[in-house]
Amino acid sequence: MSLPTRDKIIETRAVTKRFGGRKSLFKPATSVSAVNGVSLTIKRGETFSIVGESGCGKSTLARLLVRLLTPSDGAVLYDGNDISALSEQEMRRLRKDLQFVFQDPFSSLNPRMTVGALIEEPMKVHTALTRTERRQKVAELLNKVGLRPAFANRYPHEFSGGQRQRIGIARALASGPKVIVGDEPVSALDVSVQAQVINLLEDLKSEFDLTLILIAHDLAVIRHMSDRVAVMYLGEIVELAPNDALFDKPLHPYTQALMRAIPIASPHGRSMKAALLGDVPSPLDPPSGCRFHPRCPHATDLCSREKPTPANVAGDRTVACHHWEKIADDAQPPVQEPPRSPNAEKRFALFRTRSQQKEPTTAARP
Ligand SMILES: Nc1ncnc2c1ncn2[C@@H]1O[C@H](COP(=O)(O)OP(=O)(O)OP(=O)(O)O)[C@@H](O)[C@H]1O
Repeated sequence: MSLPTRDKIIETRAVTKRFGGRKSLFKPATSVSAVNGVSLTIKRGETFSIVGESGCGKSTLARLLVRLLTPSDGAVLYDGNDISALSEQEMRRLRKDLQFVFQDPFSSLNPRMTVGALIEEPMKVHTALTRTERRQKVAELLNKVGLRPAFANRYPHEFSGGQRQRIGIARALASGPKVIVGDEPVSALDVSVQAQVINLLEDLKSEFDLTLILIAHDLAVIRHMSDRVAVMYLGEIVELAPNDALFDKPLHPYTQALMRAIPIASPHGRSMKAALLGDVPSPLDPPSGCRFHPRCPHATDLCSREKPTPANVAGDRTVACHHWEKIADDAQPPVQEPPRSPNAEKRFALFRTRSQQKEPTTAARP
């Protein structure tokens, strides 16, 4: 996709991240390509989501996009400048623009710091605000995320999960970012609280002109929030499309299977398994050709031999499959709606209709 530079906020060029690789006396050198040659563009002001089964590289890609990880190969451009090779010191200037909201609001906040100090910290690093101005801003931000300014004097353990996630969001906003990455920002929260945090993120996105990069395993959340969606499989993007197009007519066989995905309960409350035989192969030894071919119902010899190059389907849509045209024309009914668990149904009904409601401010204490 060729966009004027001003419309692109982040761009990756064949970005790859390998982990491991150290040889020891007892084992040969092994390395995992968690992200393998991904090229994409994120548009200023959009909500860009990344989906895929556990271990497919979503978090690694998201971390590469905001330079929490350094690529092994390829480049990441922010505002047209290559940030992949910048030193930590050079990155410090840009860090205020690129913020991250973590999945687990219970472990991502330092329990020894007050909420006020937690939110003030990025301002100390990234702004020239005076102490009084910083305190004032903390109060404003708490207000923006639906918490009482008086909470600044309390500690994280005094708050519920949803409230802690609001504190994490206020902290991410404190440096005045342009991009916020939410890595499963609601999956550790109670179902009844998820919609409130999602609606909050959406409201803040438009108020602060943010670009949002979202990782979520819940397709209902993805469908509700995203402008465009990238579908990942074993470190590669197999389909990238505008939200409606993807959900109305998934073209890649993996996307189709994902739409029939089964949510899996895990200690982290996140995960899903595509409606396919077998598990995702080990990234230590990925299949030849198309990485999806061993699980693909449409695979041919060609698929095991040759890696498909992403084809530009229509406008803003790419799909990396040798047979996508045939598959698209197949008589199979398109998957119109992602299946939703009863909980997801309940939560979906809460989106927007409750956006003005705030979580009870009673924290964890009576
Ligand atoms: N620091 C690391 N060291 C070694 N391997 C890693 C590291 N981080 C990720 N990996 C491996 O890279 C692959 C992709 O991991 P990643 O966490 O990006 O996937 P994911 O799609 O976000 O998974 P999940 O949804 O379970 O979080 C996995 O095989 C994982 O084991």
